[in-house]
Amino acid sequence: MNEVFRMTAEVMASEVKEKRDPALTKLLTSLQQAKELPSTEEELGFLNNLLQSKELHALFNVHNKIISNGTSDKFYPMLSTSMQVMVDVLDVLVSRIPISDDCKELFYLLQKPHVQGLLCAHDTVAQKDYYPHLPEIPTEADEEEETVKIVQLVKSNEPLGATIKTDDETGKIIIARVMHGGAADRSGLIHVGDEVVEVNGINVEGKTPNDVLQILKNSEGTITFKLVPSDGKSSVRESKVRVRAHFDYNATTDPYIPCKEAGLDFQKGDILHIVCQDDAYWWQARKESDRNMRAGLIPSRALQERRILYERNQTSKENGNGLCSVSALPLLTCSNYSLNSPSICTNNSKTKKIIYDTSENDDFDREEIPTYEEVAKLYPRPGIYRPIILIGAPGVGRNELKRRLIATHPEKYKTPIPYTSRPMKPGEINGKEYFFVSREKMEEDIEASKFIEFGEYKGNLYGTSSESVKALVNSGYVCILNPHYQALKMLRNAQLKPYIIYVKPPRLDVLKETRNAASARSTFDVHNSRGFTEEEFNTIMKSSARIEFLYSHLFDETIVNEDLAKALRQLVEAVNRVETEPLWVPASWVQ
Ligand SMILES: Nc1ncnc2c1ncn2[C@@H]1O[C@H](COP(=O)(O)OP(=O)(O)OP(=O)(O)O)[C@@H](O)[C@H]1O
Repeated sequence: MNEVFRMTAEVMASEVKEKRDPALTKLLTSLQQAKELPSTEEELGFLNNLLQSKELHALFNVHNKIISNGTSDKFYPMLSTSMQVMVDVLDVLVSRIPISDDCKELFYLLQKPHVQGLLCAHDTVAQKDYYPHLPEIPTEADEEEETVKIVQLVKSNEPLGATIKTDDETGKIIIARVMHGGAADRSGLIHVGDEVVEVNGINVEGKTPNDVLQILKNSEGTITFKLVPSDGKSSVRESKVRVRAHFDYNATTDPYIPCKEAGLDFQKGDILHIVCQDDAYWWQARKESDRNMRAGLIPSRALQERRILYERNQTSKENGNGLCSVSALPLLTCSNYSLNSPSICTNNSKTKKIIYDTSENDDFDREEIPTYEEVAKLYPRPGIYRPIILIGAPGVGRNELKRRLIATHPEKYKTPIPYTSRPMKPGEINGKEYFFVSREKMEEDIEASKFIEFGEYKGNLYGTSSESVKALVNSGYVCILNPHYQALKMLRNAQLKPYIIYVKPPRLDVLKETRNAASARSTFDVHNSRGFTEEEFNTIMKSSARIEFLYSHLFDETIVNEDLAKALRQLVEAVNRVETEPLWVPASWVQ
């Protein structure tokens, strides 16, 4: 029985020992040493019992818990005057330097600039001294004025995010616009239409916006505005409109922008989030990819259209031309594409080249004024793949890329079977290499716009019908097309939702070098039996420049066909992206 008690006591003792606070253990050890001191047995026994008592242990545990909880999330400064403490310590130390090396070391340590800097920073944070000190807001009311508001902002590197102008009717300075996400907008205190009465105590009556800007430029620290609130102020809700820019914009070189600093530069192809379209001429926008929350000014669609028309008129006047200057466009001298006198190009594949009348269609294209296109994200749809359109100058290598892409997954990538009016040859199967139809039927269908492209070769018609493209898409294939660029407009529709890849030639010298090195066959040669001539290389470059000029706003991506393997890799990546990622398309395709 005694043995059982002894074991239980030992277990309890070990449990207590385990949980014991290290400070208490230390005290108990010191108590052992204190036995040697002249003290009464009774006092030592009392202390020993107290230090071993469960109650004291529990109290210590509670204390420790509170301490650890209190300090785990936040650290509080012990004091906020460590600089003063340091000065006091130095005072004490100075007399002890000769008698203690430690004191000497500490004395020199505390005088080091980085130690003092650290203590100073500590005190600044402890005293929360990092907020700007705003002067008292003047309370005396001006009896002649109606309601005024005093707005104080701290000047920093960030622009204010508001513009001012002289009101046409009253001649007063008013807030013209408040940029979304800018400092003024975030303050919630400055609104469009507010009248600026004073800036930093300076009355702005009779002053021009430029004078006011000068006052702002010259002021340091805080800026105090006295404003008369506008009647119809409201916080404008942010619009959700996204657009793809079809032109480059640089605010610094724009002579019309009301405030250059507020401008947002962008490049053709950038996706812009239009946050405010209230102003007829100047929209507020952010770049979709830019995390900077402040919006900038961009020309509205109406303004940009006017500007382009103006520029076109100027150019045509200079050239002594009519409305639109053809000579402003890079000219295509290739005569390959004319319905009247077709000169057909053949190549390794059996598909015949399609013929277009470039001059006719280009006139139509010039009417378009590319500014912004509203876009939305199209999410991949399982089992339905967007057709891939390879667009580019004849001879640049679209056929080669298409062929190689299809070869990577022939069961997945397909190209539509063309139609022809030529008679079927022995051994041919209708629907394998061609669909064979009568010339009358084909002409009828061409008339009814059922063909995305068509042409004539040796008295027979050839063409690709939009139905065959749709059939491939609906059967779950990735349809790969390399139509003539004039078919783009017809193909780029909400029903097909194609992804358009522009195949661009490399620099002329590289084009020649790569094609000659690969013994490339000229697609301008009827028999496809020789290489490209100098003139044909030049034609590829000129056609490419023209296609870019007319259609680049329709391209989703550009692949430079320099090194074939690299271009194919890029093409495969693009096709995979189209299958798996949400991508921007014209908004009307998604609605
Ligand atoms: N990156 C390249 N390097 C070397 N040769 C190339 C490259 N790309 C294509 N070629 C070769 O150039 C020739 C023309 O290419 P392809 O037939 O694909 O042109 P295309 O753009 O389809 O022209 P067209 O529309 O007139 O048929 C072919 O012999 C092809 O193998």
